[in-house]
Amino acid sequence: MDLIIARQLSRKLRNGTMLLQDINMSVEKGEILAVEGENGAGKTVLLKALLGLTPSSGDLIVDDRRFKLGDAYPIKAGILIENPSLINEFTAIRNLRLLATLLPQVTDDEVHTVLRSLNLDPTSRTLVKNFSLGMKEKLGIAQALLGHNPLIVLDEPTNALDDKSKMNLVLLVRNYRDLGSTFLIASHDQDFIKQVATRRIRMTEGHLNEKSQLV
Ligand SMILES: Nc1ncnc2c1ncn2[C@@H]1O[C@H](COP(=O)(O)OP(=O)(O)OP(=O)(O)O)[C@@H](O)[C@H]1O
Repeated sequence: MDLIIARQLSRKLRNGTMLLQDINMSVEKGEILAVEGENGAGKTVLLKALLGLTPSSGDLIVDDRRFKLGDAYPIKAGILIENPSLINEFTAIRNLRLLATLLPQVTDDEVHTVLRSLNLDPTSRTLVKNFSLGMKEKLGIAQALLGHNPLIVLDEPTNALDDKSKMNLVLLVRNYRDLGSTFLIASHDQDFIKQVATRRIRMTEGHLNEKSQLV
């Protein structure tokens, strides 16, 4: 079963530059799909286009519904793309509780559990502005995981993580997948991808490499 199908998905700038060109791919329910590629290959643009967060042409079908820019996205998604949206003057738990107000199914127990699962202390009074890069990244990942959404999208989630934290993230992603979430992860961290992904596709200069074209 496909959760997302993209056909001839393209993203063209006004000056004619093609950031994405004729992408044909699918994201299957229950998989952990990794998008690999060098810096600037178009991974982030692809994730945004698949989420309807950037204008694109072509067809996008999400959970059997045709999606057009401006529509409400057909499924709930937990998203970490580029820098996490964190409030620097809040603690970790206050940031997550704020997000939880938008997710009625999320209990305060889940907020605590997600923080602990990323080795962040729910009782800490440290403000986010005093967090290390790795701690900020973990909190951004916690935001994306909160609520066990059907789709979880992580863009370069290991940039600031040490090896132990990366291993922990592999286990967490697998665990959330087992509980029903589908993952789309962009990364150039080969070790992480090898350990976490159930399938890998590769981008070069806005194209998916031949063998990655699936539809
Ligand atoms: N809105 C935009 N306007 C102009 N150029 C853009 C825009 N968004 C992305 N680009 C360009 O598109 C290309 C792909 O960018 P993208 O961020 O998708 O790369 P990436 O594969 O995610 O790279 P990285 O591994 O460095 O995160 C880059 O050359 C980038 O400068």
